[in-house]
Amino acid sequence: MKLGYRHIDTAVAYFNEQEVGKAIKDSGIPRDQIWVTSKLWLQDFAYEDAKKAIDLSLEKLGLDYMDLYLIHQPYGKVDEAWKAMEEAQKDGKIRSIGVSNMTPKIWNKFVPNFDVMPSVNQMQFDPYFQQKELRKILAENHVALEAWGPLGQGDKDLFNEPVLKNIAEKYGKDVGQVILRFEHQEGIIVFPKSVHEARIKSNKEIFDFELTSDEMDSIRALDRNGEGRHDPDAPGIKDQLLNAFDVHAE
Ligand SMILES: NC(=O)C1=CN([C@@H]2O[C@H](COP(=O)(O)OP(=O)(O)OC[C@H]3O[C@@H](n4cnc5c(N)ncnc54)[C@H](OP(=O)(O)O)[C@@H]3O)[C@@H](O)[C@H]2O)C=CC1
Ligand SMILES: O=C(O)C(=O)[C@@H](O)[C@H](O)C(=O)CO
Repeated sequence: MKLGYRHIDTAVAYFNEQEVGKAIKDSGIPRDQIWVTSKLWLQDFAYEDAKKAIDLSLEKLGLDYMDLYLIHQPYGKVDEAWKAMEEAQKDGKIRSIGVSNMTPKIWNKFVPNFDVMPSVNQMQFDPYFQQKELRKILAENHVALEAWGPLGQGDKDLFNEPVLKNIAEKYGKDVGQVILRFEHQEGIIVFPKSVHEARIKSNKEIFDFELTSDEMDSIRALDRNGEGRHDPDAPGIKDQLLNAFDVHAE
């Protein structure tokens, strides 16, 4: 936060809400200048469980409200979880409610039943996975796309991509900055992750150059339509995720 970041993306399944809350408090930055997102995990989607989980997230974060709260993985009792989130929003516990990992197929299964339209869908997105079909649906519904994995989670092929390297050289930038600038110009919300101070710093230095429309088109042409990326429609995915993250084991 001392390097200027104000957008925090956490989740029950990251097991770090308490530490995030402490960092926010210790930073001394006014609450209204920080954006805090957390996410409800699969085990807590039943209506009463979801209500308790929202209160527990607030308690762990040490906050009166969260800016954004998401259905982390869209399987099972999504409708019940959403109802609890709509109510928490009415009660002022959450400013905006949204979803994550909703492909067009999953979106069409659940969202038509919601009373409140999600404000965002947080999806994997990078130059190799540009979510073209999903983005049409989101645009029609005025829903923002947040990118998880905006740097392709460090994908080496992506960082060695000649198109990106040539653009980076032209502007005296690195490939990470070109990717993030591309996403920003596409209107996508990004929050890249790094544990290295130099990268944390460079990843936010993207506001002093602008890609031309030809450069934007050349990056758009890199799309591989999900190849090698996480597939939320894959059979058995719910059980895999439940096995990977047991949020009640703490
Ligand atoms: N809703 C969901 O299901 C999901 C949400 N998320 C959220 O999205 C956030 C970002 O996504 P994440 O999965 O971390 O992926 P990112 O695309 O942000 O990539 C992070 C990886 O890229 C490396 N990296 C960062 N900056 C650079 C750079 N400038 N040059 C080269 N490599 C770099 C990092 O390594 P190093 O740290 O060593 O620098 C790390 O290995 C997460 O922190 C999480 O909050 C993530 C996954 C799923
Ligand atoms: O990191 C996250 O937020 C997740 O939800 C992960 O489970 C992620 O979706 C994943 O591991 C996909 O392979």
